[in-house]
Amino acid sequence: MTTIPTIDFALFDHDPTTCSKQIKEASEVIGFFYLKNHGIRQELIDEVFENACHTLCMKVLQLFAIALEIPDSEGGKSWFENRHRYETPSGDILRILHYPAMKNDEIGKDEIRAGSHSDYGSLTILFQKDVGGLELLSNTTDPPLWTPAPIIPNHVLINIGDLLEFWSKGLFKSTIHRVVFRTNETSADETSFNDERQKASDLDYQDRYSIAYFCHAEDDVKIDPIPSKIINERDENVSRILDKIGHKENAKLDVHKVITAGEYLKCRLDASYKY
Ligand SMILES: O=C(O)CCC(=O)C(=O)O
Ligand SMILES: [Fe+2]
Repeated sequence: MTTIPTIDFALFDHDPTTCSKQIKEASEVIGFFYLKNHGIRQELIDEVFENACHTLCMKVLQLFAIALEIPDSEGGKSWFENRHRYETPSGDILRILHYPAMKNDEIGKDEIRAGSHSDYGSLTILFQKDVGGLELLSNTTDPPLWTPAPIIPNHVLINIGDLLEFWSKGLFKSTIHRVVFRTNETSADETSFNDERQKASDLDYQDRYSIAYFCHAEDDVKIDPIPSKIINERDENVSRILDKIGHKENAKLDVHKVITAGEYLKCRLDASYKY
């Protein structure tokens, strides 16, 4: 039986020539290798597996359940949490994003880093590093205005996704957002992307890194009404929301049928990627 080689990465500092030979050989023979003494702290790895992002989302969802006054007989503050269990299959995904640096003269006038969209799931947690550029289309003004969401040290940004907007009959807003080119001037009081772009006219745009955790309901959860008087009393026409999530292009998203979170996500992904 083939054994997968283990390479002592401490050699990287002490004897890089031997280390490079070992890595070359492993890569030529089997293409897999273990590294020991790799320098990534075990506590950090443990934290990733504990999934602090999911835990934070569950706390936020608890607060939503409290705010919506879901009766204890229906699950009370655990109502959403019970539908977003970590061990159960769902569309949850952790994505690390890198937007490469660009020279000013390589960028077209209206070019942006990530096109406008809303997120599909229940909640998104976003971590941004050093270089800003996220903007959301504020629905508190008429007409809606692109509003920067600058990096604030020691803060994470949370946004509502389309599923939660739909589920809450439009009470919670899944706001359209995009990522534009901007410099790393990310103070909280910046207001205008155009001013920013003007100021940056002779600067290049640096790499932007962000990490997004998309929290979705479990695949088998039925998106039936939330047991909340506050939601049930709303007379919001859900067809506005269904329009937004493109159900017209996707006949499978039937307004009158209770679908599961998994079916909903599949429809969205099919509509986006057309595979
Ligand atoms: O990189 C960002 O800041 C935003 C990414 C985003 O909105 C997304 O991936 O859905
Ligand atoms: Fe997004």
